[in-house]
Amino acid sequence: MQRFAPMVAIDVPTKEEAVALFDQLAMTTPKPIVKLGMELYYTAGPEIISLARQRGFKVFVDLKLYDIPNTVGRAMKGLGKLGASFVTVHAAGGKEMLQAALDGLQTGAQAANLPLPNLLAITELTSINQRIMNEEQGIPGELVTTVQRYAKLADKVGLAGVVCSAQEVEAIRQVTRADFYCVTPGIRPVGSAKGDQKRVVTPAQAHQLGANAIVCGRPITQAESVSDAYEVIAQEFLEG
Ligand SMILES: O=C(O)c1cc(=O)[nH]c(=O)n1[C@@H]1O[C@H](COP(=O)(O)O)[C@@H](O)[C@H]1O
Repeated sequence: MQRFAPMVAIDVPTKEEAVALFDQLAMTTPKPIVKLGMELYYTAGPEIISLARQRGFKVFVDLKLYDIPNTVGRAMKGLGKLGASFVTVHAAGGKEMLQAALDGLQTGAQAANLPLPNLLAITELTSINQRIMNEEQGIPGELVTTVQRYAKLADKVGLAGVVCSAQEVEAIRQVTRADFYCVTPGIRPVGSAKGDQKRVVTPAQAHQLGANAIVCGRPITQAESVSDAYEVIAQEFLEG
């Protein structure tokens, strides 16, 4: 099974703060994948992706697209030209939207002569628990069943994988192809604050549960030593 280096969520509001984190992570092993999300992208713009790539990082562009198929497809065409390694879309948008996302991404990547980024579908966010899904989203049944259904849909359309909690990886493996990626945020080393995350696991648990990759932000970016915190988490995940 393929395991990627941890994906570090660079959730900061400015280019300068992002570049400072790139510098602190530049010499760590294995080299992390940097995840650039909406907080940073909406202020720093696509230039931040070039800055990360110039420093040798693989980039996860996490904008979680969710709109009508035409809009998502056209937006994905633009994202396909940026040289990202991973891109996200919400599975809740349905089959037609996921297909438009994949087609748009492919068209953009081809036009820029770049490889197709791995398109990942968001299932249920790791900030959602059983109660919130049932009572606030109004989705009946078990949370794991919803995650499984979204994963099956993403697999059917041909996406590279899903974003889920490591708690659901085993269930997802039962309904998807063997090389389907499960990328898992909600990572909290023993003793670190959960914050808004609900479905959390430790890096070692994510390894044991079979996650292909972990996404981790605050436990790394708010640590006294960003590089040390990253390396401890990377070792725990990759070695189990
Ligand atoms: O798509 C994501 O990366 C994502 C999906 C999800 O279900 N939960 C989740 O936390 N994330 C992202 O993962 C990161 C988690 O950050 P921390 O909670 O600081 O470790 C954030 O950048 C979130 O946007």
